[in-house]
Amino acid sequence: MTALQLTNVCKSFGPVEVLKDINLTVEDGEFVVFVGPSGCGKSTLLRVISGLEDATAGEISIGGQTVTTTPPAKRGIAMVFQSYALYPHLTVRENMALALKQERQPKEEIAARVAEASRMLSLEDYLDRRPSELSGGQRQRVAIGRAVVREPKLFLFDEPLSNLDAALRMNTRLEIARLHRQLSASMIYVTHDQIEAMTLADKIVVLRDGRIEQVGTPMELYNNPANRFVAEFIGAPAMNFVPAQRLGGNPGQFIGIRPEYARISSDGPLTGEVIHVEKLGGDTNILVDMGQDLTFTARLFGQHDTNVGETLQFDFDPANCLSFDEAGQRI
Ligand SMILES: Nc1ncnc2c1ncn2[C@@H]1O[C@H](COP(=O)(O)OP(=O)(O)OP(=O)(O)O)[C@@H](O)[C@H]1O
Repeated sequence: MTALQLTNVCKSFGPVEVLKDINLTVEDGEFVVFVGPSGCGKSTLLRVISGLEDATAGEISIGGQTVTTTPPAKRGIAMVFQSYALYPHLTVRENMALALKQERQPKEEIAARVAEASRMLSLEDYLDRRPSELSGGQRQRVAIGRAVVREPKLFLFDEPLSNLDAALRMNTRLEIARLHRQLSASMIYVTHDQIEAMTLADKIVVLRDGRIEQVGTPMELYNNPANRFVAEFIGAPAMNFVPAQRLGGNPGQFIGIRPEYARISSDGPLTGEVIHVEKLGGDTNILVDMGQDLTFTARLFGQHDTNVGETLQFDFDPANCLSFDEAGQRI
């Protein structure tokens, strides 16, 4: 069964079209991540799926049932927000149990589900605390627990980790991945974070200006982007786009070279002056001004004693490069 089917979904706010003809299938158990630049419609799409916003046109079905006009509480979804949205006056246990109480589930069933979710999320020691007595990471685990106890057909996550610091983000990311494996649940996840998208997703949906640009596994998008927009958006540091003419190719076309495929070479075809060096310990990013508005980024493995102002030459393996036409489409 498909977990979610969107057919020709559109959403406008007044005269402004924010989602334009969205068609998407999420299979049962799939982890799907929405990415795209700020304002492209990721959160709006999630809110339309949840029912917090009505679609202006099109059809939404969840678990095989049409829910286009069904209120959020009856869609079989559970949503986790960036802001946690916990009730401050309730304990962790009460926060997690609330939705089940409102559904009038039997007490034993509620206790069992809260116990199971708190075990999965290592929250057993905090059940009697209030949210103000928890760290940000613990609060977000409670928010996730509150979704888990409802046993939804579909989990929706709206940038759930963006309020956490780097170490907690990583821990909580691993926990979400583990939860997904344990529950085999269908999940949709909105993020700005490349690493979250690449590591969590079975399938990434790249949105741009209210439309889907490309859908694929992380490696499909990385290795085989349909166009320059996706090639530039997926991967950090971003792909370099070198005018093909500089490399003996056709005017107007571009050669896409990922920073990690560049190599320092004394007879390489690309040359320029180092304008910035980022020493990351395991890797070194070198930014090179190659003239005519081209700043080229090379990502070299290990540590390099390169200095700003040095002139460097770079080579690359043509087999690892992509070509794009003037309109940005792959050739
Ligand atoms: N309630 C609303 N009324 C009018 N316009 C809205 C409303 N909600 C969102 N928008 C507009 O819709 C567009 C998409 O917003 P949305 O929040 O979905 O983008 P996003 O991709 O999630 O952005 P971000 O990554 O910055 O969170 C934006 O231009 C936004 O200004």
